[in-house]
Amino acid sequence: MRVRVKVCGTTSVHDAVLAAEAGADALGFIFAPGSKRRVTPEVARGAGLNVGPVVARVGVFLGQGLDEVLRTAEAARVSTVQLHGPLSALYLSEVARYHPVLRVLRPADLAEPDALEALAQPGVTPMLDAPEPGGGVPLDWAALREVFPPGAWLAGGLGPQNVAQAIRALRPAGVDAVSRLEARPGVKDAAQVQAFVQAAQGATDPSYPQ
Ligand SMILES: O=C(O)c1ccccc1NCC(=O)[C@H](O)[C@H](O)COP(=O)(O)O
Repeated sequence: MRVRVKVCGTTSVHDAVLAAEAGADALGFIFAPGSKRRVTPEVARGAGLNVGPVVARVGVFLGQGLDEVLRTAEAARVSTVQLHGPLSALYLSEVARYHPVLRVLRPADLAEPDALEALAQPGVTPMLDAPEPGGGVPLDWAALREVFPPGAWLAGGLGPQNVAQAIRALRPAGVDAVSRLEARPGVKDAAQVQAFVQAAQGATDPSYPQ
Protein backbone atom coordinates (compact mmCIF):
# COMPACT_ATOMS: atom_id res chain seq x y z
CA MET A 1 0.00 0.00 0.00
CA ARG A 2 1.38 3.43 -0.84
CA VAL A 3 2.55 5.72 1.94
CA ARG A 4 -0.12 8.04 3.33
CA VAL A 5 0.62 11.75 3.49
CA LYS A 6 -0.53 14.11 6.24
CA VAL A 7 -0.15 17.88 5.96
CA CYS A 8 -0.38 19.35 9.45
CA GLY A 9 -1.01 22.75 10.97
CA THR A 10 -3.94 23.61 8.73
CA THR A 11 -5.42 26.98 9.76
CA SER A 12 -7.76 27.98 6.93
CA VAL A 13 -10.20 26.72 4.33
CA HIS A 14 -7.74 27.92 1.68
CA ASP A 15 -4.89 25.79 3.02
CA ALA A 16 -7.16 22.81 3.62
CA VAL A 17 -8.31 22.87 -0.01
CA LEU A 18 -4.80 23.33 -1.40
CA ALA A 19 -3.50 20.35 0.57
CA ALA A 20 -6.46 18.18 -0.42
CA GLU A 21 -6.07 19.18 -4.08
CA ALA A 22 -2.35 18.39 -3.85
CA GLY A 23 -3.34 14.84 -2.90
CA ALA A 24 -2.86 14.83 0.87
CA ASP A 25 -4.58 11.90 2.58
CA ALA A 26 -4.93 13.77 5.88
CA LEU A 27 -4.97 17.30 7.26
CA GLY A 28 -3.82 18.13 10.79
CA PHE A 29 -5.67 20.71 12.91
CA ILE A 30 -3.72 21.69 15.99
CA PHE A 31 -5.56 22.32 19.28
CA ALA A 32 -2.47 22.06 21.48
CA PRO A 33 -2.00 25.11 23.74
CA GLY A 34 0.91 27.33 22.79
CA SER A 35 1.13 26.22 19.19
CA LYS A 36 1.62 29.03 16.68
CA ARG A 37 -0.70 26.98 14.45
CA ARG A 38 -3.50 26.51 16.97
CA VAL A 39 -7.06 26.77 15.66
CA THR A 40 -10.53 26.70 17.17
CA PRO A 41 -12.82 23.72 16.65
CA GLU A 42 -15.02 25.96 14.51
CA VAL A 43 -12.18 26.82 12.12
CA ALA A 44 -11.21 23.15 11.89
CA ARG A 45 -14.82 22.11 11.26
CA GLY A 46 -15.27 24.73 8.55
CA ALA A 47 -12.04 23.78 6.81
CA GLY A 48 -12.78 20.08 7.08
CA LEU A 49 -16.18 20.53 5.45
CA ASN A 50 -14.45 21.76 2.30
CA VAL A 51 -12.26 18.74 1.56
CA GLY A 52 -14.86 16.07 0.91
CA PRO A 53 -15.47 12.70 2.58
CA VAL A 54 -12.13 10.99 1.84
CA VAL A 55 -9.47 13.26 3.35
CA ALA A 56 -8.90 12.49 7.03
CA ARG A 57 -9.14 15.38 9.48
CA VAL A 58 -6.74 14.88 12.36
CA GLY A 59 -7.16 16.78 15.63
CA VAL A 60 -3.80 17.29 17.35
CA PHE A 61 -3.60 17.44 21.17
CA LEU A 62 -0.82 17.85 23.73
CA GLY A 63 -1.25 17.65 27.51
CA GLN A 64 -5.02 18.16 27.43
CA GLY A 65 -7.59 16.34 29.52
CA LEU A 66 -9.72 13.52 28.20
CA ASP A 67 -12.94 15.53 28.33
CA GLU A 68 -11.38 18.45 26.45
CA VAL A 69 -9.99 16.13 23.78
CA LEU A 70 -13.31 14.36 23.20
CA ARG A 71 -15.39 17.57 23.25
CA THR A 72 -12.99 19.37 20.91
CA ALA A 73 -12.81 16.40 18.54
CA GLU A 74 -16.60 16.29 18.40
CA ALA A 75 -17.01 20.03 17.85
CA ALA A 76 -14.32 20.05 15.15
CA ARG A 77 -15.76 16.93 13.47
CA VAL A 78 -12.31 15.39 13.21
CA SER A 79 -12.00 11.82 11.96
CA THR A 80 -8.80 10.99 13.86
CA VAL A 81 -7.13 12.13 17.08
CA GLN A 82 -3.38 12.65 17.39
CA LEU A 83 -2.03 12.55 20.93
CA HIS A 84 1.31 13.95 22.05
CA GLY A 85 2.92 13.85 25.46
CA PRO A 86 2.70 11.56 28.48
CA LEU A 87 -0.63 9.84 29.01
CA SER A 88 -1.96 6.68 30.62
CA ALA A 89 -2.97 3.49 28.82
CA LEU A 90 -6.51 4.09 30.15
CA TYR A 91 -6.62 7.58 28.64
CA LEU A 92 -5.41 6.19 25.32
CA SER A 93 -7.97 3.37 25.33
CA GLU A 94 -10.78 5.80 26.20
CA VAL A 95 -9.97 8.07 23.25
CA ALA A 96 -9.60 5.02 20.99
CA ARG A 97 -13.18 4.03 21.87
CA TYR A 98 -14.38 7.07 19.90
CA HIS A 99 -11.70 7.86 17.30
CA PRO A 100 -8.79 6.25 15.49
CA VAL A 101 -5.64 7.47 17.26
CA LEU A 102 -2.23 8.54 16.02
CA ARG A 103 -0.15 8.11 19.19
CA VAL A 104 3.01 10.18 18.92
CA LEU A 105 6.19 8.72 20.36
CA ARG A 106 9.68 10.16 20.61
CA PRO A 107 12.57 7.88 19.63
CA ALA A 108 13.52 7.51 23.32
CA ASP A 109 10.03 6.14 24.05
CA LEU A 110 10.78 3.08 21.94
CA ALA A 111 13.04 1.87 24.76
CA GLU A 112 10.06 1.97 27.19
CA PRO A 113 8.19 -1.39 27.13
CA ASP A 114 5.02 0.10 28.61
CA ALA A 115 4.91 2.79 25.89
CA LEU A 116 4.86 0.13 23.19
CA GLU A 117 2.46 -2.06 25.17
CA ALA A 118 -0.08 0.76 25.29
CA LEU A 119 -0.01 0.86 21.51
CA ALA A 120 -1.04 -2.78 21.21
CA GLN A 121 -4.74 -2.05 20.96
CA PRO A 122 -7.06 -1.74 17.97
CA GLY A 123 -7.35 1.70 16.45
CA VAL A 124 -4.03 3.03 17.74
CA THR A 125 -1.22 3.78 15.26
CA PRO A 126 2.20 4.98 16.43
CA MET A 127 3.84 8.01 14.87
CA LEU A 128 7.53 8.78 15.55
CA ASP A 129 8.22 12.48 15.94
CA ALA A 130 10.88 14.75 17.39
CA PRO A 131 10.75 15.65 21.10
CA GLU A 132 9.58 19.14 20.16
CA PRO A 133 6.66 18.68 17.74
CA GLY A 134 6.33 21.21 14.96
CA GLY A 135 9.99 22.14 15.20
CA GLY A 136 11.19 21.05 11.78
CA VAL A 137 13.92 18.80 13.22
CA PRO A 138 14.54 15.48 11.41
CA LEU A 139 14.99 12.23 13.34
CA ASP A 140 18.03 9.97 12.98
CA TRP A 141 16.49 7.58 10.50
CA ALA A 142 19.51 5.23 10.43
CA ALA A 143 19.38 4.87 14.22
CA LEU A 144 15.66 4.07 14.01
CA ARG A 145 15.99 1.41 11.33
CA GLU A 146 16.11 -1.55 13.75
CA VAL A 147 13.41 -0.30 16.14
CA PHE A 148 10.88 1.48 13.92
CA PRO A 149 7.51 -0.17 14.69
CA PRO A 150 5.83 -1.88 11.72
CA GLY A 151 2.94 0.22 10.44
CA ALA A 152 4.16 3.36 12.20
CA TRP A 153 4.01 6.83 10.73
CA LEU A 154 6.95 9.23 10.60
CA ALA A 155 7.21 12.95 11.31
CA GLY A 156 9.97 15.35 12.20
CA GLY A 157 11.61 17.81 9.82
CA LEU A 158 10.19 16.20 6.68
CA GLY A 159 9.85 18.18 3.48
CA PRO A 160 10.03 17.83 -0.30
CA GLN A 161 13.82 17.48 -0.25
CA ASN A 162 14.14 14.62 2.25
CA VAL A 163 10.83 12.74 2.48
CA ALA A 164 11.69 10.17 -0.22
CA GLN A 165 14.97 9.38 1.55
CA ALA A 166 13.12 8.98 4.88
CA ILE A 167 10.54 6.68 3.26
CA ARG A 168 13.23 4.51 1.70
CA ALA A 169 15.06 4.35 5.04
CA LEU A 170 12.12 3.40 7.29
CA ARG A 171 9.17 2.43 5.07
CA PRO A 172 6.62 4.26 7.25
CA ALA A 173 2.92 3.69 6.64
CA GLY A 174 2.49 7.47 6.60
CA VAL A 175 4.46 10.69 6.71
CA ASP A 176 3.59 14.00 8.29
CA ALA A 177 5.02 17.50 8.12
CA VAL A 178 4.33 21.14 8.77
CA SER A 179 7.38 23.45 9.19
CA ARG A 180 8.94 22.88 5.79
CA LEU A 181 5.60 23.29 4.05
CA GLU A 182 4.91 26.83 5.25
CA ALA A 183 5.47 30.32 3.84
CA ARG A 184 5.26 31.43 7.49
CA PRO A 185 3.95 29.73 10.63
CA GLY A 186 0.35 28.73 10.07
CA VAL A 187 0.32 29.62 6.37
CA LYS A 188 1.13 26.99 3.76
CA ASP A 189 3.36 27.41 0.71
CA ALA A 190 1.37 25.75 -2.05
CA ALA A 191 4.44 24.73 -4.06
CA GLN A 192 6.05 23.12 -1.03
CA VAL A 193 2.88 21.23 -0.16
CA GLN A 194 2.50 19.95 -3.72
CA ALA A 195 6.17 18.97 -3.92
CA PHE A 196 5.99 17.18 -0.56
CA VAL A 197 2.98 15.07 -1.54
CA GLN A 198 4.48 14.22 -4.94
CA ALA A 199 7.87 13.30 -3.47
CA ALA A 200 6.27 11.12 -0.79
CA GLN A 201 3.91 9.31 -3.15
CA GLY A 202 6.62 8.95 -5.77
CA ALA A 203 9.00 7.39 -3.27
CA THR A 204 6.94 4.22 -3.10
CA ASP A 205 6.19 4.07 -6.83
CA PRO A 206 8.56 1.55 -8.51
CA SER A 207 8.81 3.83 -11.54
CA TYR A 208 9.97 6.73 -9.35
CA PRO A 209 13.70 7.51 -9.87
CA GLN A 210 15.39 6.30 -6.65
O1 LIG B 1 3.16 22.03 14.82
C1 LIG B 1 2.92 22.47 15.94
O2 LIG B 1 2.91 23.72 16.20
C2 LIG B 1 2.59 21.53 17.08
C3 LIG B 1 2.51 22.04 18.39
C4 LIG B 1 2.19 21.18 19.43
C5 LIG B 1 1.92 19.83 19.19
C6 LIG B 1 1.99 19.31 17.89
C7 LIG B 1 2.34 20.16 16.83
N1 LIG B 1 2.46 19.67 15.54
C8 LIG B 1 2.16 18.28 15.31
C9 LIG B 1 2.51 17.68 14.03
O3 LIG B 1 1.94 16.64 13.70
C10 LIG B 1 3.67 18.18 13.19
O4 LIG B 1 3.32 18.04 11.83
C11 LIG B 1 4.88 17.29 13.48
O5 LIG B 1 5.29 17.54 14.81
C12 LIG B 1 6.02 17.55 12.51
O6 LIG B 1 6.40 18.91 12.57
P1 LIG B 1 7.63 19.42 11.64
O7 LIG B 1 8.88 18.69 12.14
O8 LIG B 1 7.68 20.89 11.87
O9 LIG B 1 7.31 19.05 10.21
